[in-house]
Amino acid sequence: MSEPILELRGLHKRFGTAVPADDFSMDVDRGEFFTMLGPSGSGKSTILRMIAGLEYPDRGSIVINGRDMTRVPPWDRHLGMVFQNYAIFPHLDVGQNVAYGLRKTGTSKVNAKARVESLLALVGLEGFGERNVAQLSGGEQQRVAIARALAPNPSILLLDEPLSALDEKIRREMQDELRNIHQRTGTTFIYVTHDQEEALTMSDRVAVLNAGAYVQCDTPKEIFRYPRTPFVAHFFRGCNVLQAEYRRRDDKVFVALAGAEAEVDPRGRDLSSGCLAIRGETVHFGPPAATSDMALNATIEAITYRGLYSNYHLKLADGQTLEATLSQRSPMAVGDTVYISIHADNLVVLEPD
Ligand SMILES: Nc1ncnc2c1ncn2[C@@H]1O[C@H](COP(=O)(O)OP(=O)(O)OP(=O)(O)O)[C@@H](O)[C@H]1O
Repeated sequence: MSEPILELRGLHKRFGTAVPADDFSMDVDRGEFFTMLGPSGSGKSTILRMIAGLEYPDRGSIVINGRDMTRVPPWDRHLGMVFQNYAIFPHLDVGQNVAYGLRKTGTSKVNAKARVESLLALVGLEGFGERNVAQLSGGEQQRVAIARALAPNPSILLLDEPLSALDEKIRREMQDELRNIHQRTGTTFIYVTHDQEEALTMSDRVAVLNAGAYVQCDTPKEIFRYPRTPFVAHFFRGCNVLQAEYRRRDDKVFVALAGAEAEVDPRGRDLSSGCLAIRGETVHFGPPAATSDMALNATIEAITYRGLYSNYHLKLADGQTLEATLSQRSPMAVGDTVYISIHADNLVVLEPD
């Protein structure tokens, strides 16, 4: 296996009472699209800024490409950075903005012109070189910022919520575009966001941060399907966190919920939280397909229409609420008692936060 391109070891940073990095360690592999996901104040930006050299840690080390960079100034780290506010120069045209990124690379004028053109093509702005940046839309301005940051061929591109100022439709297009740019350049991307969908759509791996530490670091599929703690589960829309009871019998683990019981795969997790995660779309209305499924009775308390699907707020026999999603039309109505089942693999054991 190749050595990681970035190694963070025991990073600690304090600002008064805020501790945005608390003994934070993490490796990022070469060529990876790595995302730090967390709520506001969880420390994502500070950790990114420490990688960039815009802040120094109080303790700990930052190794990039096998070299200790902890105290190296930003301009000697060979990293690119893209921020939420586009940070492009209004007095320069598009081409000049991108060429600005080449100024310290010793690129000849002829080569610079060709490089600028290929970067503009890479970000989908072919032929935009002489445009005034003030005439560009927010999404186009951000493409210019990305092209400029990639111009000197940085070993890592750091992106701090670069899409959050854009409207929903453009943001989605840019998510695909960024993933594309990442694949075509092979550059390592480290991305910061508080948007779960953005993290899941683009990343190879996602680290979920809480209070200066990461709670889980996994592939998008793994983290979405098997959140490790209630904090991570709550972060992903549509995931229910329920109080349950775990029982061990003959080397097996069973979960009891609202009078029902099913065997679960504990995935090596600590059972002491007594919390169970169930994603809304994994709730099946009707009898169980297998004897190992969990089967429950519930009452429909409310139905919320959401266009592509509806949310069913179900009250279980123990008084807890389970929110299920259903994409097809159904004759079920508020007040009905329904029989539901959940496949054992969709009963996810949560560790304590
Ligand atoms: N320069 C600073 N001076 C004082 N406190 C700071 C400074 N930078 C960050 N903090 C504090 O550190 C904590 C973490 O901030 P940080 O911006 O890293 O979090 P974040 O997860 O990126 O949040 P957001 O998504 O809101 O940017 C916050 O409580 C913040 O107020």
